Amino acid sequence: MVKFINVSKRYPNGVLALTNINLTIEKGEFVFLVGSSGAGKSTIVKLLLKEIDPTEGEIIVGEYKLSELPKKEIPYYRRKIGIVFQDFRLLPNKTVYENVEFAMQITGAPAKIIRRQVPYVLSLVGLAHKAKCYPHELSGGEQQRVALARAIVNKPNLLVADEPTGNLDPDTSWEIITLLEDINKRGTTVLVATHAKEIVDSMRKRVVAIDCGRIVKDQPKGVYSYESSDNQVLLQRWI
Ligand SMILES: Nc1ncnc2c1ncn2[C@@H]1O[C@H](COP(=O)(O)OP(=O)(O)OP(=O)(O)O)[C@@H](O)[C@H]1O
Repeated sequence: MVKFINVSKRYPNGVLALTNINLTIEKGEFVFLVGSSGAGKSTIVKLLLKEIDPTEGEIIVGEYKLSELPKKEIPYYRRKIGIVFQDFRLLPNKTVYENVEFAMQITGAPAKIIRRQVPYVLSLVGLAHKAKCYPHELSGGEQQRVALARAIVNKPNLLVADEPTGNLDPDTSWEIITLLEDINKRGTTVLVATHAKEIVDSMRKRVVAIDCGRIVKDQPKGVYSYESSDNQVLLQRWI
């Protein structure tokens, strides 16, 4: 589904954000991308969306080899990826329904399909009753659920979430992560860049850790950091 092959990224100001990243994410996987601030997580997300290009290496997403993707096809490519950000990025002058509807309209979906699909995804995220509200009338968690509905309405094969719980309290964060897990169980590949240590540690999904632009850990049922797994071992010995 996603392949980074020997990918390095140096920004124009000389900062080397990623060094020789090799990463394969199979169809249907749920992957946490963790690392401290400045480690390179957002750079990976931007590369995936082809907002920026690697300095070296190749990125393959589904049938797309990103280095060979013509500029005019980039918007079509991006529409095939669901994306969720920390700050929700909803259109403030459109209702919940219209925000999700708009994401379908720009793909040219027929009105009949839109009328069926928008209520369906709003019910999946538990927001059917808020369809007529505007973003400012919603809580942060509700806004993020609208963003999730919008991200999945076009049935993407890949959903990328960059710090999706960064602006949310712990309970609401859990609601969003549980929804991401549900979406994954329905077949969508999910990549979540996050600092949310407690969530990562209890989900026991694949964890790819990045530090100073390099992959330093890739565990199938991982935890946020080496320290916490060491601590768990120590704790078990202690008990
Ligand atoms: N547009 C840019 N120009 C120059 N340097 C950049 C740019 N964007 C990011 N960087 C640098 O690249 C490195 C990786 O940044 P990145 O945003 O990918 O980190 P991150 O892991 O997403 O951090 P955070 O968790 O704080 O969002 C950092 O050293 C950062 O300062």
